[in-house]
Amino acid sequence: KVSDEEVQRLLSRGILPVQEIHPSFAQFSYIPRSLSDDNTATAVISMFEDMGFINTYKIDKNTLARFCLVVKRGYRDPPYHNWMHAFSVAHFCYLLCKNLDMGQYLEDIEIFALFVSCLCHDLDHRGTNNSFQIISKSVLAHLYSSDGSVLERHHFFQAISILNSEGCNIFDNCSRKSYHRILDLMYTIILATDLAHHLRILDSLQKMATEGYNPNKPQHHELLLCLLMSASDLSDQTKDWKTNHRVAELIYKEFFSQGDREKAMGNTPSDMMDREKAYIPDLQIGFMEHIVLPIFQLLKDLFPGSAELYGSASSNHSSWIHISQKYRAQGLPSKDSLEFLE
Ligand SMILES: Cc1nc2ccc(C(=O)NCC(C)C)cc2n2c(-c3cc(OC(C)(C)C)ccc3Cl)nnc12
Ligand SMILES: [Mg+2]
Ligand SMILES: [Zn+2]
Repeated sequence: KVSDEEVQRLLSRGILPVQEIHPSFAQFSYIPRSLSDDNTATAVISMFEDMGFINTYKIDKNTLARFCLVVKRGYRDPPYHNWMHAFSVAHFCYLLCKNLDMGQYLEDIEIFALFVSCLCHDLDHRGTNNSFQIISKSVLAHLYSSDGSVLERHHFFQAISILNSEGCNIFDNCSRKSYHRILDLMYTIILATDLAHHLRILDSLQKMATEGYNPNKPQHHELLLCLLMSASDLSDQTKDWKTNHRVAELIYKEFFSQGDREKAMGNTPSDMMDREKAYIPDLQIGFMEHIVLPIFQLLKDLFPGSAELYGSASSNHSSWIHISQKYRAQGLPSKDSLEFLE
């Protein structure tokens, strides 16, 4: 899949300091999606180096380069759930580690597992969600539907199969104990990217934020890792309006394609997946109010230094409200205005 030449080419320039990738690469305002695709593998290696993981876990450079290229190739090319999404999620995890004193909350091995999980968390995504796997009776549903979180289980097992392939196991020089700890953490973290899981732990997250984080509680470590993973998965929401708006277009392009396929199968898609029924501004307002803002509020409660992230998400929320009103004021086609009366 990935040739030795590609691996050598990736390593030929040596490991670039992050500032050479972009002067503000380590700032929350930096947009990872602005990096060109052929510089992303280099940037991943620079992040591994900058976080000290190459030294701490004795990662062989050739193995790391091959792992990064194989993971990158492990993503398909749907509008949203592609490599650029995974790269931007991993970059946000890097920002959290660089800008918030994560070491006071988590062990280094947990942060390492979180970063690797971000890179792998949507591996081989098909651009359709869990319920589509079930109704379409996909191979993945056949494999995993009895346990739920069908896609997230698949993403995890894809990561394992990459680690088990020739010259890709970046954990090769870890002790057996660390190796098992990292894989357990990756399982927990990747399964946490199922929105249903996030909604199940929301009360526990609120409780932890209210009573205050206790680094002596293993449960608090696990809850925090899930929160940081979800926040990273939603990091586009904390960037500038242009990014936020463009990402919404990508997500709904993916959702509407699924809706089209559901209609073709004789099923009725949810409104959010139905290009005839969806009113994107209101869907985004609802998603931000119910999912995004609470997550970045929790992050702000636990890490006061992350307040600007809530601020950005909140201003994007306001922009969607402004857009929604503007379109309404211009008079929507009849069906939407009826919706307006609801
Ligand atoms: C811009 C944006 N709009 C979205 C609109 C709707 C939904 C959706 O699934 N609604 C289903 C109903 C039942 C609530 C997700 C959206 N979404 C996500 C996302 C978040 C996820 O879950 C975590 C990461 C745990 C929060 C998991 C998967 C995805 Cl695609 N990422 N960006 C977006
Ligand atoms: Mg996912
Ligand atoms: Zn994702």
